Amino acid sequence: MFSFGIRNSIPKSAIFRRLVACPCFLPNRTITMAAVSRKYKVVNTPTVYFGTFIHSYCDDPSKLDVCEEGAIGVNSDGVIEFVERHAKDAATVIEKHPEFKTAEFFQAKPGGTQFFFPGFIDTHIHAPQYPNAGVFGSSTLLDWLTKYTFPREASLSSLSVARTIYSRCVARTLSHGTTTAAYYATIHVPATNLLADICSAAGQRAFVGRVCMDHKDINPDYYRDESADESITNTCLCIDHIKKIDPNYELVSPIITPRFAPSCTTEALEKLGKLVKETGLPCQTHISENRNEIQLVKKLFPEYDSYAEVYDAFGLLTPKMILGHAIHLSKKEMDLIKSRDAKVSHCPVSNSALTSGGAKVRWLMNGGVTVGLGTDVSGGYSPSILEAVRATTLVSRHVALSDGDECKLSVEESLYLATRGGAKVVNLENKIGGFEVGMEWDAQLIGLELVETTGGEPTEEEVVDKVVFEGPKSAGPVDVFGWESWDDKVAKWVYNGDDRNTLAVWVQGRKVWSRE
Ligand SMILES: O=c1[nH]c(=O)c2nc[nH]c2[nH]1
Ligand SMILES: [Zn+2]
Repeated sequence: MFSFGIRNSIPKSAIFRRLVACPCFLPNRTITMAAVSRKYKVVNTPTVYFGTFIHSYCDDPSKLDVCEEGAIGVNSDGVIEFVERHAKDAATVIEKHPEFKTAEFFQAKPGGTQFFFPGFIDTHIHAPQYPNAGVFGSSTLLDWLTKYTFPREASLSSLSVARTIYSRCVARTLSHGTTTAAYYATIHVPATNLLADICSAAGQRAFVGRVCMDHKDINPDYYRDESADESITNTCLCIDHIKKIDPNYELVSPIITPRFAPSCTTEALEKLGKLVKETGLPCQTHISENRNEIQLVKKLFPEYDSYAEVYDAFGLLTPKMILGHAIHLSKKEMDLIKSRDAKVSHCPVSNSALTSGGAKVRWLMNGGVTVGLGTDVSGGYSPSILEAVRATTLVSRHVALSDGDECKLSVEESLYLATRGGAKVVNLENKIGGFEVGMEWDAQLIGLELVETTGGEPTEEEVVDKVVFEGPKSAGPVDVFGWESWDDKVAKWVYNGDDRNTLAVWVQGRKVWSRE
């Protein structure tokens, strides 16, 4: 059994915190946001984490690296300073790393049902659409935009509406273990700046994009940029704001955001391409999500052979471009995307909900394209990347029904996309997505069995009738019986788990969410 023998061996100066599975499960789950305002740099108490650590190998998506009885030391900058794979004894660990003598200790509950996992990276999410999550009826992309999405986004012209929506969205995604999110905001400068402020205060790593959409024939009169110049000027105002609150973009970064090709004039696309070049900032947009959308692009941009070529023509296909969806790409488009090292955000929940199609993720990966996962709230009905992981495996099986068994993605591969893959998509693979020395502590503590209840002694009646009902063993959504390997337990988490299993979340070493 798992034991560090910690009690007798911890140096007296160390502060020891032990996390016991939290009993606050349904229905009174509360969301608390760290109420600390950020001042460019957070200084954390150095901490040593003890327990089981599971992450994807950086170069092999097919397997998980499981480290039982490990210890990870995180310094005051939130950077991992050491990883000990066999840490039976805390005193020995501290002896080896004396700079952690005064560190806090944090031990996952022994017993094989808790583990640390890298924080999830949501590479495509529309924060202003969060109130609509689950509300899409039978619509498809273009009518969904008109009926549900543009009216909701327009409502964020009110800063108080924006405050409610963005606070809830950030708190909710954190509670699902999302430590990094690439957010689309709206056209509104004050509300977009507020989203950046909220991410900064809550401690969520974020890319915040003010949405550009100036095409008069495509966007509604009540919700669009007046001109290409307005798209650029207002984008720059948001960049300036984020530069003020986080000058080195250590936690929150601007991201240039043309909504999608049809929503922008050629003048806006040209100017946005120039802005990408001048600033070196990341960029995000949608591509090839829906067949009618692709027809619209053909009609609006007849001089280009494909959707991908439209973006390329304006200098937008760069290594810092995140392309949402990429469902119906031709081989030529995929090769172009690969040659520009642009990235793809796979959004399986949204692609299913809006009947957009099944993206051929194996084909993209085999073609050398970097892929991460996105919730695409609210085309996607769930703010959970765990749900996106689950949907990735299921959608890949639907693709396999027509294209062959090799299209199936495993639990391990899908978790890779949610962490290491996402990190590559946002060009932070040296900082986040795994547990290695030099990377930042963006992590979540997962607990599978929550409050254990035995069901108590059988009543006399039960004994007489020989019907003994043992009450639920776990208060959470996952039951562990004891025979499972770590791979089995992780698979159970992916297929049965939810945010009740997310016990604590850290970004850059700072605890930003807890069910305690
Ligand atoms: O899934 C999507 N969500 C959107 O908000 C959007 N806008 C353009 N294309 C889009 N696709
Ligand atoms: Zn989207």
